[in-house]
Amino acid sequence: MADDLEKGLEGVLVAESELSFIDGDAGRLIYRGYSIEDLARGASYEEVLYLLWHGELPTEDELAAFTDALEDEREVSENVLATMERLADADERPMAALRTAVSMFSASEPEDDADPGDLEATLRKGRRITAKIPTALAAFERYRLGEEPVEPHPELGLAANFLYMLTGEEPDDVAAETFDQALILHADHGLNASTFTAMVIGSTMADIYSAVTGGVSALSGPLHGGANQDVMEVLIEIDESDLDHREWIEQATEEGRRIPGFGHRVYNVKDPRAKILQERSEELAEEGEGKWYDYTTTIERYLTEEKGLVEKGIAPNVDFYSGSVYYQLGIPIDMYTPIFAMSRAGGWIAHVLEYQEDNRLIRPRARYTGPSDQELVPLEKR
Ligand SMILES: CC(=O)SCCNC(=O)CCNC(=O)[C@H](O)C(C)(C)COP(=O)(O)OP(=O)(O)OC[C@H]1O[C@@H](n2cnc3c(N)ncnc32)[C@H](O)[C@@H]1OP(=O)(O)O
Ligand SMILES: O=C([O-])CC(=O)C(=O)O
Repeated sequence: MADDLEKGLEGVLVAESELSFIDGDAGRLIYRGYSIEDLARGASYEEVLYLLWHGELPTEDELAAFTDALEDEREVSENVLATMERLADADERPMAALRTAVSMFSASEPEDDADPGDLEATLRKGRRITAKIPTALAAFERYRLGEEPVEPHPELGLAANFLYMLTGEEPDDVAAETFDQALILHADHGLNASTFTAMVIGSTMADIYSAVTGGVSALSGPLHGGANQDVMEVLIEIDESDLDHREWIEQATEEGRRIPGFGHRVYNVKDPRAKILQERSEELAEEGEGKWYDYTTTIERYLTEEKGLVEKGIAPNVDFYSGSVYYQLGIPIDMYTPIFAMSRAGGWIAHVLEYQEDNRLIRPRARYTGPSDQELVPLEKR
């Protein structure tokens, strides 16, 4: 048994997967062989979900049936709505509300009795979770605003329907397409921390609700999905600062601040998803406020070209440009990480299913560094 310690499991191979591949030196990402650029420009989030879950892109008929099945599962129970309302009243964070909602969805699961090894049933459960997440999240936001939830729109796809349920207004084409693209870009990414969390839970043959709840929990941290919210908070800090954005980043670097949205365990160059989101951010800036795009590009240029971070393998990751895209779409800042989860649920479910097809309990070990041969002193004598 090898005794090498790989802190953070860096580079440790633990599974085989056909789902996504990352070339961290070339800045390339594929889902089942399709480049992320082609998928973002030529497919919808529903097509990508189908690809991840069923192994190939759907035909028109398959997509229509799949979309209908997702639409049929959008409603959430009265209990979930009541809980969203109570959590909104209690000023809970949306990511925590989502964690609670996913866990609660199982209470109305019609196939609750299915055998854990029945992967077809797991896939249907996963579809229900994916369809319901936007509804629960949007309801939470409506309650926070003191408004009633908006019923799902039967004519709109998952991305546009989420924006509709959030605001009560049908999004324009630019907003709907940009948001759909953002969902595609976030759907899967190898064995990132939240996917691995979901897989570990799935490897015990626990149900998919538990696995997705665990995925949401792992994604929430600032080293992972939580960074997209942190990036926008940094941009707002710059905006409110007396310094101009160039001076701000110089000072932040001198103070040794770690800038969110930079650095990645796998990429040594700019994340290909960040490039696509940067393009979207630039387009939105041309129509609206240009300053957010200016701030991000100034930070990127300063850190990469002047501070040479790229030479150290530290470049913008997916979270660096998503924040300013969502901000320009009018989405509340603390919804950014839940939106990431809304998309990544598709990847978590795909990985759990793939792993369970040839399941083996995930159980690594730690090198014990504690004392040995301790003598137990009775409580009253300690
Ligand atoms: C969707 C996602 O999860 S993408 C990642 C989202 N998270 C962020 O953007 C948060 C900011 N980034 C980070 O904290 C890290 O880059 C992580 C957590 C993403 C990757 O972490 P790891 O692979 O463990 O790298 P680690 O934290 O050990 O950093 C390696 C080196 O890069 C430096 N580094 C990493 N990220 C940054 C950053 N954002 N700014 C400045 N320096 C950085 C570290 O200081 C360290 O330098 P050193 O070797 O001189 O000490
Ligand atoms: O792959 C990772 O470690 C983090 C990431 O970019 C993602 O999950 O999308």
